[in-house]
Amino acid sequence: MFSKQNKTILITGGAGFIGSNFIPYFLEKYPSYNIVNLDVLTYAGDLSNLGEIEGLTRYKFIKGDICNRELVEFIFSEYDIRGVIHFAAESHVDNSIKNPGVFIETNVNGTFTLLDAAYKYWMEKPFYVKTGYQGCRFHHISTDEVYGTLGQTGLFREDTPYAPNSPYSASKASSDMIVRSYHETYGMDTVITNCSNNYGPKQHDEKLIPTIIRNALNGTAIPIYGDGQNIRDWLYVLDHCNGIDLAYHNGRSGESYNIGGRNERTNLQIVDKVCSLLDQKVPREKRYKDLLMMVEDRAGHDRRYAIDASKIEKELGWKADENFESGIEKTVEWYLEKYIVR
Ligand SMILES: Cc1cn([C@H]2C[C@H](O)[C@@H](COP(=O)(O)OP(=O)(O)O[C@H]3O[C@H](CO)[C@@H](O)[C@H](O)[C@H]3O)O2)c(=O)[nH]c1=O
Repeated sequence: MFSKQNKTILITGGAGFIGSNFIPYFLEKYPSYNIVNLDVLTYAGDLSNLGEIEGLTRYKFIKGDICNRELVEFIFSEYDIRGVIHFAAESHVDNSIKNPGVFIETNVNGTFTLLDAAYKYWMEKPFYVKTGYQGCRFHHISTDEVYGTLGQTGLFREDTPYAPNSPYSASKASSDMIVRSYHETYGMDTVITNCSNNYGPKQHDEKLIPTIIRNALNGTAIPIYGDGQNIRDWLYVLDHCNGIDLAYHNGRSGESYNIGGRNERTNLQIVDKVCSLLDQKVPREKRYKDLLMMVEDRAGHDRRYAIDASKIEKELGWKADENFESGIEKTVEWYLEKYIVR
């Protein structure tokens, strides 16, 4: 059992890409926190990404669904949860086009279940009656995709109107709004962060960068949707973790903060960069880039994402530390280890 001296925080979706980078970072930085990781282990969850913290007395993994109200309520009372950082979500846009229902279930209903259980649990505590939430915060991890798409210019700011285009982004926009409503209606202590495209170790194979590396090493076609000129704003995952940490601890209640790398690349530039690193590290007769294959575009494909992160920079002192050259090199190294050595 956890030490009662410590504050216990519930992290959902901790076996996913961002969560499994965040938990080890957070446990190391805050020795006075216990962490419960609630994750249902869908195809995208991988406990081997948390091998480094397995067995730690301040860490407990629970396999379960955020939509399961009974389980969620049990976890709140059993562990006396005093904060939530909510990562759990269906996250892949292509899947949401084929099968939107599970996105609504997990991202909308799941977030509601968790939020409502947190609200009821904290509201009934004696400390709440006396002094309010006392640091019992609900932090929702969200995405810049809620803002829709940009043309060649402009940046997403926190006051950019929501205009989600895919079932995935619509489900995240909905869950952001539900979180917002619990702050406005019940005064709950909430914060939302909306991030741009993360890259780094532990990302699921389905995403663009792992797909490029895996297919290149297998000698199979690297599929690029449409004309390959779609732009994403790439953010190193540990810079994102640091932004979450700052927003969780110091962000103003009820606010949302955008976190982005100011690192815009077209998808074709990403293919170029990753393939040239592979040419150096694992040379073969032909250039890896020759495997590039332009394929049918994604339905409703957003053209450009780019974030104005000045709010979190000015208010909370955040900045992206990793530069893309070193970040992408570390990422490629990690996947070489995964795809070749393992
Ligand atoms: C998998 C794949 C992707 N693409 C394109 C589609 C996008 O323009 C770009 C990046 O695709 P993805 O890696 O799927 O990521 P994207 O759709 O931008 O969404 C990511 O970034 C979002 C933040 O912006 C997160 O909220 C999402 O959960 C995350 O999946 O590459 C290809 O051209 N070929 C591919 O095989």
